[in-house]
Amino acid sequence: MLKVNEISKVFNPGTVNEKLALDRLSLTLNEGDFVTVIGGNGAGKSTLLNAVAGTWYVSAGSILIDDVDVTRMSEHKRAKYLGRVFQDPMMGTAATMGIDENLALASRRGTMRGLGRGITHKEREHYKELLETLDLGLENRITTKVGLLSGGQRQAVTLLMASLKKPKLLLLDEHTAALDPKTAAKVLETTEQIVRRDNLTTLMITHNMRDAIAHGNRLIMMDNGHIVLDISGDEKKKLTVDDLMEKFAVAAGQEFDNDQAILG
Ligand SMILES: Nc1ncnc2c1ncn2[C@@H]1O[C@H](COP(=O)(O)OP(=O)(O)OP(=O)(O)O)[C@@H](O)[C@H]1O
Repeated sequence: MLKVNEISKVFNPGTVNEKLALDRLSLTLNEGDFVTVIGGNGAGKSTLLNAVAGTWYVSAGSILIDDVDVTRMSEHKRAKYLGRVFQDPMMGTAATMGIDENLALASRRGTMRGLGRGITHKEREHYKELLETLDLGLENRITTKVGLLSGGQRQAVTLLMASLKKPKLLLLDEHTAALDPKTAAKVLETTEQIVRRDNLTTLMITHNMRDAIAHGNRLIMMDNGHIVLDISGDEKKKLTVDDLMEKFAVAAGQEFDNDQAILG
């Protein structure tokens, strides 16, 4: 599904600020893999997601999505394969538009059809059904402007939008980090539900080790532009935070230094 072959990313090459953020990193995801990504500050987690999304081109290596080489494909063109949710609840939705209009825009992505001719009754019914699965009561408020929703409600709507067209790959970049713990847990539950329902291949960055362990079928841990741990199957199911720190120390040759991730 996703094949990342020996990609490197150098920021500010040839300057004093030169930074090798990804160092010949390879990663293959199978269809339906739900991978949690964890690592210290500056490990390269967001850079990996940005490389896959095409925010800029990688300095070396190649990226294939479903056997299509997207290495030199623009971010705009690549978007048709991807669903994305960022940390900031303000980013994924249009605040001045209704929930229904936001969902309609997402469902018309990649087509010539705009909102000009309105939203059909059938579409509205479909959106209501989708919103019902969130269990937030939003199905009764579908014309409410998204700007009036809470951060958690907005992230839940963004998740629906990102998954509406069943993307080849869902990229979640700490999408619950800005939410209070209770709301974060609810949005994670919704994530799990959507990913499972549509068998979406997913990369989810989290700063929280417990969440990284509790969700998905596979966990990767990054350090210094490398993947230092890749744990799946029964080994992942049995994993504890202590195991993870111990394995990280062995693999990276240093203690994991991020209290927020350990205690969160
Ligand atoms: N656009 C950029 N320009 C210059 N340097 C960058 C850029 N983006 C990332 N970096 C650098 O690349 C390294 C990896 O950053 P990245 O954001 O991928 O880390 P991360 O693992 O997501 O960390 P965090 O948990 O702190 O978000 C860092 O040293 C960062 O400063």
